[in-house]
Amino acid sequence: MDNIDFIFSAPGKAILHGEHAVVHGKVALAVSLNLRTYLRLKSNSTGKVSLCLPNIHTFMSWDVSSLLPLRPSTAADPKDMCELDAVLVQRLHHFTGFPSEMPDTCAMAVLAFLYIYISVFAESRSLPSFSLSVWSALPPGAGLGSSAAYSVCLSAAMLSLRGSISSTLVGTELTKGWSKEELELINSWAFQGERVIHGTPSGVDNAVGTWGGILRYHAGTITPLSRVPVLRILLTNTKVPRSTKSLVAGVRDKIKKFPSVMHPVLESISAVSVTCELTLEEIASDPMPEHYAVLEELIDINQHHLQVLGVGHASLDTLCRTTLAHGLHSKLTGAGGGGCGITLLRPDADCSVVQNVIQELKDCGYDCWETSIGVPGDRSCPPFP
Ligand SMILES: Nc1ncnc2c1ncn2[C@@H]1O[C@H](COP(=O)(O)OP(=O)(O)O)[C@@H](O)[C@H]1O
Ligand SMILES: C[C@@](O)(CCOP(=O)(O)O)CC(=O)O
Ligand SMILES: [Mg+2]
Repeated sequence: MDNIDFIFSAPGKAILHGEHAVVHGKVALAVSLNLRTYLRLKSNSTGKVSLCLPNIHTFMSWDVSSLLPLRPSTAADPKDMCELDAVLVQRLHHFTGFPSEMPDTCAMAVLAFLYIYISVFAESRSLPSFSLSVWSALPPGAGLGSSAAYSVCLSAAMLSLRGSISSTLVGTELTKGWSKEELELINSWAFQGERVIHGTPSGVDNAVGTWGGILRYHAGTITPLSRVPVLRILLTNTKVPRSTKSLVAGVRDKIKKFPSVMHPVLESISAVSVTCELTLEEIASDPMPEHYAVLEELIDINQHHLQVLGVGHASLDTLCRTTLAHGLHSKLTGAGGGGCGITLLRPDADCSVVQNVIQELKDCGYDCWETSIGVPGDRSCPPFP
């Protein structure tokens, strides 16, 4: 194989509305963040594949010859990937020794990599050897879509190495310039990576990681929103660890237990997403203070719904209470149970109020920073840690 050395990157995301409900076919609105995950792949002829994941302190290496027997006999058609290849997942658990029950951070990341690598090369005569490093500005496991950004990078790298998507540039970021078909292919393999990590993802996170921007996601249909205003938000990481996989499973159990109680809640969350989208369109054409009051009320309504679904947390209650004391409205973002929340700032929000809120949240032990959504992301590459 030619001497290949490339870097890919993919953004994290914030879900404005619709988390969890989107897993059950409802509408979600999500936006990419200017926090990204970066992947560097260098081909070699050592006969080994090495995986370097400094953010989660994971460094592993395998002989390519030991991975060859794990390959499925037929390659999956990425356009028809309704489910994970259960036999391959089983083989990977057996090969790595990671338990099938509640895999940890390292296990999920390694299994997602091996799954995509082995599947994408299922029909080639040999497996390529290379060293692959992934690093990120996103906190892992905090609701900002780090698993999806990781899966998108893996997918793009493996498809590019396989020659299934174009890779005309070397040593630089390739996210611009791919065709719609190539992006769909990247997205579909990233979705498989998300399945390994999440169990039953909706697909919204990998869609944002692949296409970026702000989009509506509804039952697999991705609609980019073209007329949106720039919104100022605070992102707060409560630093309470949680796993998307178990939170999504908990919501599923609750729906199963109380279907007639929970379905209307999911429906209402969907209506919140739709109403928010309409309000954003109105702000983009003729912004009025009343529009921001609507956005704030929708945030409060959705936060209560998410608590009913069982994905609230005392740390998120503290976030909402602290910001509300300053007239600012917050909700969790992503899977909840801790992790991150978003707080809407009106365009004319007083600088000193914002600084005071940030300080109070930091005093709670949280990380907190202001960002803008609806603007093109920063694509610069931070140094490898
Ligand atoms: N930079 C990274 N390096 C390696 N694995 C990562 C990285 N970022 C995320 N992951 C994988 O994604 C998992 C977190 O996914 P998840 O629970 O969905 O949280 P979120 O997507 O909200 O950050 C981690 O446990 C890890 O397996
Ligand atoms: C809860 C959910 O709606 C979003 C999960 O996002 P994150 O992994 O917490 O960043 C799950 C999904 O859409 O697959
Ligand atoms: Mg995730």
